[in-house]
Amino acid sequence: MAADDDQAVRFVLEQSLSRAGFLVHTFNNGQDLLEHIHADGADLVITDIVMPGLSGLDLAQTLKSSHPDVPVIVITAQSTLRNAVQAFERGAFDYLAKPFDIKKLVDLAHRAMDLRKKSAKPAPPKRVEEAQPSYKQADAHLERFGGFVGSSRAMQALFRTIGRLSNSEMTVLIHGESGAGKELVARAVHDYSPRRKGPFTAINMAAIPRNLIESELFGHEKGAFTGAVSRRPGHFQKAEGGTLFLDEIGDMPMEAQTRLLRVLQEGTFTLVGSTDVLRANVRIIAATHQYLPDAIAEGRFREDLFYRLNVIPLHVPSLRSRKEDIPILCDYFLGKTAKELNIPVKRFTPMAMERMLAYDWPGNVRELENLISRMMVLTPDDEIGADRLDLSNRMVRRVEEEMAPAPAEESTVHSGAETPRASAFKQALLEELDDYFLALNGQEGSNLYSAVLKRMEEVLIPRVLKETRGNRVKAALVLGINRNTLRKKIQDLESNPF
Ligand SMILES: Nc1ncnc2c1ncn2[C@@H]1O[C@H](COP(=O)(O)OP(=O)(O)OP(=O)(O)O)[C@@H](O)[C@H]1O
Repeated sequence: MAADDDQAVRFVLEQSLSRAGFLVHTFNNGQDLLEHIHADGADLVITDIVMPGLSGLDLAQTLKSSHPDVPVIVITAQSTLRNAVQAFERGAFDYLAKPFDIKKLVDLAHRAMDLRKKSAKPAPPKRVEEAQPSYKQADAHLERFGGFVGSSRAMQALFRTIGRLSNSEMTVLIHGESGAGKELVARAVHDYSPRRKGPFTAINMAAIPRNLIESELFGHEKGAFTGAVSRRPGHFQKAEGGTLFLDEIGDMPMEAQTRLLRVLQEGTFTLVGSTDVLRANVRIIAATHQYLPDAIAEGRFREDLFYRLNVIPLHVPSLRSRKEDIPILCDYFLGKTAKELNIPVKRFTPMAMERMLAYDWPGNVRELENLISRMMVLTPDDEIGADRLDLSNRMVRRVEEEMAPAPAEESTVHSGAETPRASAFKQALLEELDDYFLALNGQEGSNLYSAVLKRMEEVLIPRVLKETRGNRVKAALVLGINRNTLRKKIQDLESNPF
């Protein structure tokens, strides 16, 4: 069953899901769907969020109580972190931002049905009146995160993953450049976790003298070292019952790494200078801008610790790889700064916006936020013009180079050595891999390598065949593979799509 107040969406859902073998009933509101499901039951529900009357989130919440065995897929054009988290908190099987890839939705529908078949005998349906929404408190709490903005595909993928994590306490490793929003992500993961009422404590390894890191983290006993005049608790004690955010984990000294590994393996630690074993009830979220496998190869980072931390890897994309987020971030920071300074909101001229879109933002969102604060204070007019942007010389040069007639997108060299398209591709692949590992839920998988290669071939081979107008001999030459190998691959793809 599917509910959406947009007739075009209902039509697409009906067509594509029927073609995939589903018997589809569509409704233009949630209430009608609910009445039908009580009368006739359903195997799967797909719902929009914003509809007249009952919202899709309320529908998901009600179904969670009355039909816990029916998977619900939430789709929405208003994809915010808040909506993503609420969908998962209210029991959604999955969440997709519109516009979505219809193939992805059909795959999800199949996956939901498979899981439903595999899952244990469902609990008997409760009467709908018993369904008690228990999310009032969460609602109030969620307001705090209105300030995490992003409409790019990459950020939508991140919101979805944070939403999926909202019921878990797994260790998370966040990777991303400085200023990209790693700490914001860590806070969001904590604030939407079962530990949300506990403390969130952050410590940056790069900001503390190396010889003090162990005692800062684990505390110290009186007399443990010169200057330790009394017993002092560390961040592990301060974060008890909550989350400890370890920023710049790649800079953690080896001895501290060994102690941290012990916490992750055994849940225990000792104060520096003491042998008393203490229990730690702390969730770890770590972050780094470094590529840790390099640090491992150089002997600066423990490989076993890396695997313990990297249970859920999250990547925060650089701002230059998601420039479509710049206008929405500008609006957000202009409004925020105006409120803080108690002055009227200003806006950027189209030319200024163009310049900002051409710039590489090596300092990422933090650099944009600082620029906007400066502009709001220093610009006397309502509009901030391109000439006012106090960009560094290096930055201006880059802007001018970028504003020269642009070469084809693929050959544009970005300072991060990665084109936005390559980065988006990587992000999409990483997202799929995250989904894969989340679905495994700690169990061992198999054949991942060949599955990923097949996924790539599924895109690559038809594209090359299109280019060669179906000529397989030419396609084999372009691909640089044997003609028979290509024939076999085409047969495999046709008989067994991914
Ligand atoms: N998507 C976003 N929406 C709104 N504000 C953001 C977003 N991303 C980052 N910011 C803001 O940008 C600033 C930098 O973000 P944050 O401190 O999380 O980055 P970071 O990756 O942890 O940086 P570092 O590695 O230098 O510690 C913060 O003020 C944060 O609130």
